[in-house]
Amino acid sequence: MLPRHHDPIVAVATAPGRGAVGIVRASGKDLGVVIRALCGKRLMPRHATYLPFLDSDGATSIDQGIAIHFPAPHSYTGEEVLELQAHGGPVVLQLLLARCLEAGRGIGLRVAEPGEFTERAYLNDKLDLAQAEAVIDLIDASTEAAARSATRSLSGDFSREIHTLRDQLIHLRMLVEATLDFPEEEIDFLEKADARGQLTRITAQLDAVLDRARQGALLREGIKVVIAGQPNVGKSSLLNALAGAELAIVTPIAGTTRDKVSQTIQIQGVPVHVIDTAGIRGEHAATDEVERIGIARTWAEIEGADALLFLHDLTRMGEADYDAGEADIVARLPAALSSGDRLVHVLNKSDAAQVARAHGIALSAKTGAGLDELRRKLLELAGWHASPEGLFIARTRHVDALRRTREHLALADAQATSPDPALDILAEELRLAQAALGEITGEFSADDLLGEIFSRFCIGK
Ligand SMILES: Nc1nc2c(c(=O)[nH]1)N(C=O)[C@@H](CNc1ccc(C(=O)N[C@@H](CCC(=O)O)C(=O)O)cc1)CN2
Ligand SMILES: Nc1nc2c(ncn2[C@@H]2O[C@H](COP(=O)(O)OP(=O)(O)OP(=O)(O)O)[C@@H](O)[C@H]2O)c(=O)[nH]1
Ligand SMILES: [Mg+2]
Repeated sequence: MLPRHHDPIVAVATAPGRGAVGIVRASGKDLGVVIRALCGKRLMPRHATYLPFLDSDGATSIDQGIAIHFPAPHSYTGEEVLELQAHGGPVVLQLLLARCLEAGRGIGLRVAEPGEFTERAYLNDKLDLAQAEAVIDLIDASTEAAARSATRSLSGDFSREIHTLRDQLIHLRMLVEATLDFPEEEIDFLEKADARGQLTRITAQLDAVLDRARQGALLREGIKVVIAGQPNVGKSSLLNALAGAELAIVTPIAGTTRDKVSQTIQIQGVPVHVIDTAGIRGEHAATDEVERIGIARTWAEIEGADALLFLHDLTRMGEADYDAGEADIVARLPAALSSGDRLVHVLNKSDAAQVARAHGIALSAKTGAGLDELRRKLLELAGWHASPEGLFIARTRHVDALRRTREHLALADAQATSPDPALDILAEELRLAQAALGEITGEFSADDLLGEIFSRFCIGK
């Protein structure tokens, strides 16, 4: 452990601002001095005691509240923990925090960094890395489905699946390593133990976990969808229709939207970050400076989109000007978009025109007709095929680790199925597969990764 992991720490654990109740929480060794100073007496372990929180003079109280002492190791962090549950005013909480720091000067008490309580829980084996990540994912969850799957990951569902895979891998590795030690029997031994069968079963299970992790990562991260097209085709109207609120200004004037307007909506619990952009028209047509900058931003948004909704106006198709404008946009679309399946043609204003063109989704931002089909299309494009029940939250980091595990298993399988298998390579690939898997729960993790993960937490968590 790094030296800083030995300092006792303290922070306000509740959200900034005013609230009914606010908590100051300390964790570390030798909190007795802080308890005596603020509570004036010893506290019964893990019992809520109502008492005055004492100021430096030992007589006046800062507040009256509930104190709880969790002796190590039975606490959130696994260290000794003191909780002061006070009235939830920012000033009273700052006074309590300052008083704790003063009383704890002798033991080196300092203010906690973001995520440091949870980092300690991880370092003291109260949570593994995937569970610690689920803590912040639960706090950050923006949809019910995301919150429920974060709770599932926090309670260890995801980690258990990873451990099951790991245990099977270890079993297989032992078999292969043992065979390496008795080269004369090698092929025979592997065959008897059905090493290949084991490898196939592990791979199939890994694929299932990988699929669920991808869905979980989608629930956490969502997708970025950009609405773009010529001016006046109804982009802002579509954003408003999807969001169910008048977010962006809609007028019959071409060039109404100057800057992007973003809103996160949810479709079946999947967060969808929708971005409405300034209408694109050719260099010659965009006369003013503001509009030109707006259009440049539109193109920048298109570059980073998971999906592009290219919006067309059914009432204007066939007009020479309009068709020329469409051709301009098509010519400038990034190749990756126009060739892939991330581009969706949306034909708007179906309420006011005949729908002639077949390819694309016809809808009316005005009446809402066709919106459900668009929502379905977006989920399909995102790769969403699960129902949120039974999912666990996951991150890109987890999906990457599972993918690398998968690659090593494939390389191991290539040896296992070869007529002349190189057992040392087989053994090495299995070792690498286990190491990649171990990154998820933090069995094999570098310090900089931990710093990166915990620094994203809020203070006091
Ligand atoms: N007041 C308060 N509420 C809170 C927290 C907290 O720290 N304080 N939590 C913080 O995020 C969450 C709860 N997490 C906790 C996790 C473990 C333990 C704990 O005491 N664990 C002991 C005993 C377990 C047991 O009795 O089964 C242990 O692990 O040994 C407490 C809270 C949510 N609510
Ligand atoms: N009939 C009909 N009119 C629509 C529909 N959607 C939008 N409109 C109208 O089309 C006009 C332009 O709508 P906006 O949503 O502002 O279009 P935009 O693409 O955001 O325009 P810019 O921001 O200028 O690029 C408005 O008068 C809308 O009322 C639709 O589905 N049907
Ligand atoms: Mg607009």
